Amino acid sequence: MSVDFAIHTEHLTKRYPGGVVAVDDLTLRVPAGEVFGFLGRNGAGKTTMMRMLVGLIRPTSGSLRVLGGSPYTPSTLARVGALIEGPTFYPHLSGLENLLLVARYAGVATDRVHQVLAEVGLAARAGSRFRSYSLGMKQRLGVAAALLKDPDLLILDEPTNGLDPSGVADMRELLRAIGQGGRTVLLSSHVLAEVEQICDQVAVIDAGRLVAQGSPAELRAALGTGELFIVAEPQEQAVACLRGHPAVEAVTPQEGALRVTVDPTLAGDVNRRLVEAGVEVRELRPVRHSLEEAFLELTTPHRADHAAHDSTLEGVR
Ligand SMILES: Nc1ncnc2c1ncn2[C@@H]1O[C@H](COP(=O)(O)OP(=O)(O)OP(=O)(O)O)[C@@H](O)[C@H]1O
Repeated sequence: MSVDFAIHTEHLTKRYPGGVVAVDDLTLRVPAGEVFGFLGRNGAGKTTMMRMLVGLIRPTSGSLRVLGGSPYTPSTLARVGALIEGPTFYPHLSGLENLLLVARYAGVATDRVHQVLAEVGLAARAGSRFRSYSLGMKQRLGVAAALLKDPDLLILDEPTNGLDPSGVADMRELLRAIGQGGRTVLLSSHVLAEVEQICDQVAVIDAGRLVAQGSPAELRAALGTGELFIVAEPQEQAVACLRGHPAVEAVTPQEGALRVTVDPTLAGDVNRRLVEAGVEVRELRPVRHSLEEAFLELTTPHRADHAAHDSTLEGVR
């Protein structure tokens, strides 16, 4: 079955028996074939969302479609691979033996076990005991298990969590390779730099709610600070010209440059006026938040302070 969205939820809500609303009215569309990042702080609701997507728990309300079907039917689940809350393997068995057990349970042929071990870069260490593996190797074995069924959708909860920088780099390469072709990969993380490098699109969630969705570049662009960074000579003349611009709210000299509070879409107009005033403009660009700063602002506990940023993001939802 061909579907435009590998995952499509409408007003999905999960309230745990204790009263915690872990996922709150979440409408999310994950395009088929993309590597999609699910970003949020600890407790944001990522794991709860993923557990619903693989049919482990049921929502309190709302609807969800996974690969065009229900995640509670075996035919859908057969096409979904998942690694949620860490892999569980027998420590005294080798990676190969562990995977053979999983494959037998899942009705997957032995050939495929060797294929996925090669795919995740563990072929050479397949005979070593699981307990001798580094954390990165353990995680990659978990990914291998999730790949056994050659799933159309792969769901990975924090696949880089706890890894050292080289483990993170290896996992990033692996995730990129896995995401090639038609397969959809949904991965969660609270580390922005990784999501930014791997994912086509990112959804930011906070307290169970979707606060932004878009490509990493769109999220960054939408979070422009409303400032321009300008290097111009002579500076006093530039300051006088800028202060005379009706849309400029403030001009702050800073280490040989100027930070100018103005709608960044007016950059062209600001540049023209400076040049017309006889000022030499050496550099003029919008000041951007890094995605890290953007993420922290979006998910700060003091939501009310950030209503302005929420509305800025309307365009990329
Ligand atoms: N079984 C449960 N019963 C009650 N509350 C739960 C249960 N599981 C999770 N929660 C609560 O739901 C909220 C969301 O948790 P969840 O694990 O989905 O978030 P997360 O974004 O995956 O965070 P983490 O990265 O820490 O796993 C938290 O407040 C958590 O305490």
